[in-house]
Amino acid sequence: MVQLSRICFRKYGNFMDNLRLYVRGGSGGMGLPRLGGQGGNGGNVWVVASKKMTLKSIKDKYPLKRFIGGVGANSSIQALKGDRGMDKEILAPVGISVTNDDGKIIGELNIEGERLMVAKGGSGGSYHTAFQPSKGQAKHIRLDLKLVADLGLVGFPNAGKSSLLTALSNATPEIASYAFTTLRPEIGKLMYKDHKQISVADLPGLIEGAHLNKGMGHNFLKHVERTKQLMFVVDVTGFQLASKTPFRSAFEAVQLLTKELELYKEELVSKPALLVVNKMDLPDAEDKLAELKEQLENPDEFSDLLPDDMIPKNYIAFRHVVPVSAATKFGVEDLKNCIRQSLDESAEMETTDMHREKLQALRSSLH
Ligand SMILES: Nc1nc2c(ncn2[C@@H]2O[C@H](COP(=O)(O)OP(=O)(O)OP(=O)(O)O)[C@@H](O)[C@H]2O)c(=O)[nH]1
Repeated sequence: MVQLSRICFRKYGNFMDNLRLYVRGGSGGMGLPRLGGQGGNGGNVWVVASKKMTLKSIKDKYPLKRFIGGVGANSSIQALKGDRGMDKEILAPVGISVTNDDGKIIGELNIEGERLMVAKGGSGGSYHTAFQPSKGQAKHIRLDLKLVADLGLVGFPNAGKSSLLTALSNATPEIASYAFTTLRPEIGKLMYKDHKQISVADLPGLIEGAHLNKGMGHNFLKHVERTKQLMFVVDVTGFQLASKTPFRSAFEAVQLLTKELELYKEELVSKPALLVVNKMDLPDAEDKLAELKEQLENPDEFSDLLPDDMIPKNYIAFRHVVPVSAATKFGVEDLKNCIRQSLDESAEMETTDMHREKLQALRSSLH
């Protein structure tokens, strides 16, 4: 009888899938009543899509999260029409939606270089406004990564991701015993008794060198960016991609997957993650699981199993390590509960953070 065991770690990853910003268009410049001059308009604030950016990189670069357009120049005797204020550009990741604080959608950015105006600058003062300028629009906006699913399955080919998704959900993905079966994300829905639904994406199988765009490479990694949490799936007996490539144990598979994510975008590794150890119905699975757990508890001691350039900078502290068999459904219910727990935990943390942020903003507006 297989003993159901689970290691639980708490991990507060710093991956962000949404970010709230304050934006304000620049004020217009004063007109010049004596000569009928017109002040310059204030600069607009734009969000501009850039592949290089992540939401976290915006927060790191601009901790105050305030973006204000330039002020329009006053009209003067030398320049009756004042210069426009400078526009302010916020570089943001591709694949986001932008909403007002009340949830109304301002727009989406889906391709590199696409731009969206989020706050218009004020008008310069002119004859029609008694030469008084107006202020720019001011608001809070929210940037949200457009997610493909709550959870993304990450694993090497044949680990059993498609089988697992079928066992967990109502999806009927294509399953075959050869590598690279999964060509596009297949989304499964996990249903809970209280009607909560969690979506899981089966992403194209990763191979070593994916960060160099080998196999389904970037196609795969691009989807990983669009899930809230990760679910690593490994074959408890290890795997060998091809006769020419080395055999990899489950521990090595975990670290190689981690390294591939890290090499593509380091931030991905900070997403909350679960580890599913599949194929527990195979002979010697129990011993192999025990060995894997020992290795995961002291990964540094076992890093010499990996080629130097494939040792991750940081080992992932999985929230749950769950042994299952997608074939017999052993452990699948337990996994479903772990998934729910992990997502609920993150949602709670997000709500707390949001309240804290709003309270801070309120306090600073009172001072
Ligand atoms: N013994 C055993 N075999 C399994 C289990 N889960 C999956 N398999 C087998 O492993 C092979 C690969 O399963 P898939 O579900 O297609 O694996 P995948 O990870 O989605 O593979 P790719 O689509 O190539 O990325 C199939 O032959 C499955 O029948 C399991 O729990 N036990």
